[in-house]
Amino acid sequence: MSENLAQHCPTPRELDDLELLTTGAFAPLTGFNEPGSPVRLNLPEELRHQEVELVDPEGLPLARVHADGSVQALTHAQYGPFRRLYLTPGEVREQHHGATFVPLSAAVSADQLEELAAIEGRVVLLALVGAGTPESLSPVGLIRASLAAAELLTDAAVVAVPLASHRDPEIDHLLGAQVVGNYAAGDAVHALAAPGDDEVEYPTAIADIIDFEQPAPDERGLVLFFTGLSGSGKSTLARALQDKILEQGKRTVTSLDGDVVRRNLSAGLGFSKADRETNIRRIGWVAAEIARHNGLAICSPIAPFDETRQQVRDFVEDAGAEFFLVHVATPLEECERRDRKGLYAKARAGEIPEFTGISSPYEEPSDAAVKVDTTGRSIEAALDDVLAALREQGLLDL
Ligand SMILES: Nc1ncnc2c1ncn2[C@@H]1O[C@H](COP(=O)(O)OS(=O)(=O)O)[C@@H](OP(=O)(O)O)[C@H]1O
Ligand SMILES: Nc1ncnc2c1ncn2[C@@H]1O[C@H](COP(=O)(O)OP(=O)(O)O)[C@@H](O)[C@H]1O
Repeated sequence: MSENLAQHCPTPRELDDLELLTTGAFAPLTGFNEPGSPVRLNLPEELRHQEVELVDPEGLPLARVHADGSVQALTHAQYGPFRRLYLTPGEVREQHHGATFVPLSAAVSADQLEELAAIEGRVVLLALVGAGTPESLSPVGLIRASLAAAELLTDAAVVAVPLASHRDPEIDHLLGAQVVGNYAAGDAVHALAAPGDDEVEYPTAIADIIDFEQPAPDERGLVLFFTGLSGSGKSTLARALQDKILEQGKRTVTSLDGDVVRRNLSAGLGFSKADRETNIRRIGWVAAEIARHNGLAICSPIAPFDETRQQVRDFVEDAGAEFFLVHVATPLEECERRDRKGLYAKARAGEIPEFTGISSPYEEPSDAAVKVDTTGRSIEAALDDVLAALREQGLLDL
């Protein structure tokens, strides 16, 4: 870092946009936050009015961004898988001048492969792999499916293009056309015919990749997240659920219990709002990585803040997995009556500051898949509510 500029790591979507800005793929757009442009950089308030160095998730400085949003590249992007396939429009012109350019946001079907085979000369498959763009496949899955399609053609190459979705179909279409046009630079662009309503057939090699990417619902990555007050029954229910899953023997389980995590992964953190948020984000990050590999994680921290729970949901869903939130809604009076660890008495006596429910807030979730009040109920009865919801959603049949 030079001149002690403040550093900031943008979101995956912003990093994708940065790459397209600095390679000229967004031309004539060259900077963030131009009037009316959807290509935006959301800096923290304290960094908004100064020059900032943008770094990738490994801390590599990529660019400087000025207060007006203009961007000065420092180096090319190097983060993430299949980097060798990410060519700039300039590199594409050097290597593939005269080819026909075909944008892909989904796997190539058997019909589409025939369409591609009928194109004369070289075909460049532009795999649009930016955040939120690939349809029904992960970015890696789309690249693999595109490589498999290229293998089945006589003269085809794959170029990965980090075109992110801006969550508006019209805007995405316009930006996509702009980017693809910049890659083709006057050469032919061919848009594949959309598959019809009938069941789509895929070449075997591509079908295998789709199957690998899309396990059956009960084999997909899953994060079961229990939230509630201390003593509400999170750990008890999480343990009972874990036993059920292990008894059935179809899946392994990673348990991320609040107290247990605080003894290792989050050792040293306290109970301020900032520390609790860090704790929950750590749990969410680990759980999402487990789920990315189709694993199952059960988390049972208090997780009192809605915004942090939403972040965990985003981590998990961005990893292509399912997030299932259980609100263990046992009221404070009952938790305090149980006072298993004697903590409520201490909190009331002022010996524990910032105690959830007493002197620190608990924000009730409005997005729970199931809400369970354990008051006056057996553990089995409470667990049954969770099992029924899991079964209904086709996630687990225990
Ligand atoms: N100030 C304060 N507030 C709440 N809880 C406290 C506090 N100090 C210690 N404990 C004990 O720590 C457990 C909660 O840790 P978590 O990691 O689940 O909390 S949080 O999600 O980060 O808010 C919680 O365990 P559970 O009873 O299993 O929920 C308590 O035993
Ligand atoms: N239906 C129920 N479900 C879960 N826990 C219950 C239930 N009924 C009573 N309990 C008791 O409530 C306490 C909950 O403690 P725990 O599971 O450690 O809560 P938390 O992890 O939310 O702090 C345990 O002593 C448990 O035996």
